[in-house]
Amino acid sequence: MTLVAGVDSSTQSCKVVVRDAETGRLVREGRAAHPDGTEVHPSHWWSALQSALADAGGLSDVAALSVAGQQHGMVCLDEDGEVVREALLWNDTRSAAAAASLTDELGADTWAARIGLVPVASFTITKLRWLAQHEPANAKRTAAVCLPHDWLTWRLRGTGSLSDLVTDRSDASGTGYFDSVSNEYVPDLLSLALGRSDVVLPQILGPAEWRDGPSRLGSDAGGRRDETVRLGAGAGDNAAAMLGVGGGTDVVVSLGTSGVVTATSEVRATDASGIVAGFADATGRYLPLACTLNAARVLDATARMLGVDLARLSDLALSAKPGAEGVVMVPYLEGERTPNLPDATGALHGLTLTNATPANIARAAVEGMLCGLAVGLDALAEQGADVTGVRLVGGAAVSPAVREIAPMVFGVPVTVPAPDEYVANGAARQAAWTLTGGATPPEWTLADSTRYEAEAVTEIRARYGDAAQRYLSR
Ligand SMILES: Nc1ncnc2c1ncn2[C@@H]1O[C@H](COP(=O)(O)OP(=O)(O)O)[C@@H](O)[C@H]1O
Ligand SMILES: O=C(CO)[C@@H](O)[C@H](O)COP(=O)(O)O
Repeated sequence: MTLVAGVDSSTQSCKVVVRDAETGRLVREGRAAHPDGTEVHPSHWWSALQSALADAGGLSDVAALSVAGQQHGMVCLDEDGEVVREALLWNDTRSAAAAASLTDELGADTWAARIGLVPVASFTITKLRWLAQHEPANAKRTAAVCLPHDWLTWRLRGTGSLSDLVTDRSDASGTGYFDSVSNEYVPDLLSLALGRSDVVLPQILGPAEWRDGPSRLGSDAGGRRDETVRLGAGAGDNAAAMLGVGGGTDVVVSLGTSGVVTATSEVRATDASGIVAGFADATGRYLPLACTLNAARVLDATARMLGVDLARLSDLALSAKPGAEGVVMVPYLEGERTPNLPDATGALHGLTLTNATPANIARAAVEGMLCGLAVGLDALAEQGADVTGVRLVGGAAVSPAVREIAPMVFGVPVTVPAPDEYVANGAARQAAWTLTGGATPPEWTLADSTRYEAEAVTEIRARYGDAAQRYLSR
């Protein structure tokens, strides 16, 4: 049996799966936590990867590996390959003013037409503008810029040479200085942000391309003792999730740290409102995507606030009536990106002496988080996606309350594949693809799904829209 590994270096943790390359059957897995915060030294991701790999039984019998990771994080390296400063993550909003000025300088229409994105604080390009303005010495020292998954792949390669940095089209498409139609970087946009474009950027590899990775020296599992592990191009976590869940024509909603609504498309989205980002996928197509900053951790925070665990939070939410008797949570606890309100905070609306109960607050948290995503579903539909059903993945998709309330808020049936590490699975499937080559990834058997159906409760979204509008009108 040939084994492949997939890594998900996400915001909160690093997960590794080792699977049978031919069938996709899970053989081993491991995980390790990442530190909190929106500014993280990449060395923490490296240590977590080492722990997660060890937890998953190591790589000595693994033929190929791909790394998927949280998108957009700015990793700056100097000419010796040293990290210049802590990486600014996708959910770090300090570059909001830089995003606004970059948007004004070219106009939202031009950004959307040229690269399919309108700058928001999440995107790497805005972080580079922030660096140039606020830390000019660090900007000057920067000789290469890459993303979290690129950096981990490069560390696994172990050459230390900046020219060995590689990435893939899906993650490059979230930088703000890559055109996923021509598949080329756009130096003038990089220069607009950083003041120069003479930095090394990772080479874009095709979906099944690979480079030599770490040595399998010491392996006693067959093969030559000097063989290396093949390293695939990797991918942004959302593109990898689509590959892992076998998205097909469904819209996928992921409830991790971020809330993501996405679909596969043959054309790049060009949404000048900025709600839908025109990313690329991990197979050569496109991945229109709407992303909120507030998903699973809204439930974490509400559970803390109510002094209960996540299982009890779910029970409480399901014990309340749809609409939570008028209690509405606008869940902008980390600021928000969709809509673009980086300085917003969360709010509870509609409290009265009778409805102020833990059950209604728990329900309002679940409904509010899902309503934030429903806005993304509408926007994806406007971009041409066929929203007739949703596939739900990510950490919070295991919550019974989330599963049962989602169809009431989204207004379409919701299918939940068996809980699994779909980002890491997608990375593993890409790794298997490096072994088979060809135009499409190997077909893997997908896990069974459970389907949830319910009448849409339109008043939930109506009340939420009214409460959220209070921010927009400020
Ligand atoms: N039973 C549950 N109910 C609700 N949320 C859950 C549950 N189990 C895990 N989560 C949440 O899922 C989140 C992690 O999901 P994950 O998709 O791994 O995130 P990320 O990829 O952003 O690191 C955590 O915030 C965690 O609290
Ligand atoms: O910024 C985005 C997508 O544009 C996020 O989806 C990040 O890619 C982080 O993902 P998670 O850690 O929440 O899975």
